[in-house]
Amino acid sequence: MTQPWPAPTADGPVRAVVRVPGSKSITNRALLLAALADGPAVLRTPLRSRDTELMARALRTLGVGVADGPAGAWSVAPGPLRGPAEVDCGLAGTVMRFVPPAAALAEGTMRFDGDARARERPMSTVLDALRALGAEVDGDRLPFTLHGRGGLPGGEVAIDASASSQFVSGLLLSGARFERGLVVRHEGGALPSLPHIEMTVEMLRAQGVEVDDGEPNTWRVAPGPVKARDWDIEPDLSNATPFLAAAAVTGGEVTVPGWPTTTTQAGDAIRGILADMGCVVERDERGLTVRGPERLAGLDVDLHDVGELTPTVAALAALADGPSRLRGIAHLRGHETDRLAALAAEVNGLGGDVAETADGLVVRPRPLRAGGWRAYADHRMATAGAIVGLVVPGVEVDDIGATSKTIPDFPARWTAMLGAEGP
Ligand SMILES: O=C(O)C1=C[C@@H](OP(=O)(O)O)[C@@H](O)[C@H](O)C1
Ligand SMILES: C=C(OP(=O)(O)O)C(=O)O
Repeated sequence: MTQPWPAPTADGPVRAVVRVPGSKSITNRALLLAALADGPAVLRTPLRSRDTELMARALRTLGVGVADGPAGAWSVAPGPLRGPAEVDCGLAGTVMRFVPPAAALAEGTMRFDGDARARERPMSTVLDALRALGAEVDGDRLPFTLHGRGGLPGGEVAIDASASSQFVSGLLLSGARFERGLVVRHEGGALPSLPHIEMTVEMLRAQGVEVDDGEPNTWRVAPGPVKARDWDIEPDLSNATPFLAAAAVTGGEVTVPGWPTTTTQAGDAIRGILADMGCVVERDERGLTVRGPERLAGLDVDLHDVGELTPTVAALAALADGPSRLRGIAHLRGHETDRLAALAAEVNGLGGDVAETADGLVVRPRPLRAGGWRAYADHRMATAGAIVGLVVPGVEVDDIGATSKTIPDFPARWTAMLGAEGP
């Protein structure tokens, strides 16, 4: 049982420069692509957290060399993938959806499992697709077993990826290594998190893979080698958002160095969201700087493309001056926890007024009081509690350790921000 974490309250406007570690989404794609590539590669400034260590471990169990290099770098030595293997996916969507298509290239029996909640996360779309592409898989969700035959015919498959963009990304990442390549068609409701699919396509192209995404909802990956290359991993922009939110809710100023000028990271959308809420947002050679307003405005926003920002945006909305509506995020019910239910329950538990809708949240700010904030093993629920605790004294997050999924040492980084001298 972990001790509840008393969220520190800011005693004035937060002024700090906060460096954030590498992007989870880029790190886990780079690891997987390095494992499938035609030569060794180095990943510099990768994220080292539970989700990425799980990816590294999964690849090692499949016979890939993933070794520590200087300053947290990873050196990856690919080789033929091989079973048998036991793969622990933890609670990482990127591990449970990206590794099985690669594992289908290996020979042997591979058993996949994960945390209790991971067994509830949507998975059957990927496994059905693999079966349609020629793989033998027992099961429809974690735990499941893949009987690898040392290769996969590949070809064309239609899937409904409205529950997660990771279904598409996972197939695309390995598609060039299937004998006939891969054509994926999405047929179903609107596809969430499109920037994440663009990230997949861009990274594949950067490794010499031919991807045609010219037709809406269709991706064609030509069969061929994945060319080895090194990566410098960008900072994780979604993980930067709680720190930027600290400036927004206290009328302070926070700078995150190294903010890329062009990126496929969904987290970049925080710039527009914070500006709409009344913050001054500037990107220059120092990085991204956010200055909080005296009063934060509510907003009406479609977060379909950037669902992983929802916990931060909901926390901001609960502390704003007027009501907000967050839309387009029904798929968040299948994330680390049902994030719509969790956000409503936790803000309301402090005296707030958050209502769930079919595809989002309506947030009517009310004065909040001290109380417990449950994390539900969800890193972003935990950081949302930290944001609220900055201005509401007496908020206690039950499991701040959940942040280790994607942010190592979050409590220390948060207190360092509060103790830091201004930019
Ligand atoms: O491909 C990725 O790296 C991710 C895709 C998104 O998943 P969904 O499409 O399931 O929301 C995002 O929310 C998740 O944090 C990371
Ligand atoms: C949805 C998320 O994670 P995962 O990669 O486990 O799906 C997230 O980080 O917000």
